[in-house]
Amino acid sequence: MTTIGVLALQGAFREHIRSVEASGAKGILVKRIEQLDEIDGLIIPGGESTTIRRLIDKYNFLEPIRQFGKQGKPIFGTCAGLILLASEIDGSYDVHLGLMDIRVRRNAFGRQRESFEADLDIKGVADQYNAVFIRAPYIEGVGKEASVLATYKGNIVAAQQDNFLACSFHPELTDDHRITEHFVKMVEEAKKSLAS
Ligand SMILES: NC(=O)CC[C@H](N)C(=O)O
Repeated sequence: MTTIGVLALQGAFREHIRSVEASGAKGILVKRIEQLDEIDGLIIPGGESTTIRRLIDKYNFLEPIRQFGKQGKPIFGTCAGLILLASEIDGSYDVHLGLMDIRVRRNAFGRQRESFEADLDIKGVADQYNAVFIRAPYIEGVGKEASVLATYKGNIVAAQQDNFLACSFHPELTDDHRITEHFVKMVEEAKKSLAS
């Protein structure tokens, strides 16, 4: 069975397990680097990116997660997780994992719009997808290897680059599991091609 780990250092990790299991894969909470060997794909959840980074350093996750991604194993970053994957944050190259060629703006929707919901069309994934945004970042631009999957009012809110998927919103907070299902498919395909 395909096993997907959810990085469980801080943030909305438990809800992702529910979404992974509703999407037909096994979900496990990842708290130690050894567990990366037991999983086929990794979700980095929403929360507070600076706090998650602090804990990533405390538990020595930075290089092991980079290697996991560089081997071709899929990683899905949601909200703070998207920030952790980015190659540029708020105009700075002082980044976290830097695995995905995306330029990110934190808390990009401003104070008036701390949290909101919007219907999105996510290219090749879902139409009329009800997305929940909480102090969300958006993607100002993507490199040529990455493709834009969804925009909201002209701002990029979901993107994919090879084995990396990222979105600004919280897919684990609704019962619409279509983007998690898309990630599960990415993981199943990567698992097959890495085994052959
Ligand atoms: N819901 C979220 O994950 C918010 C992200 C948060 N604003 C950050 O910068 O990390």
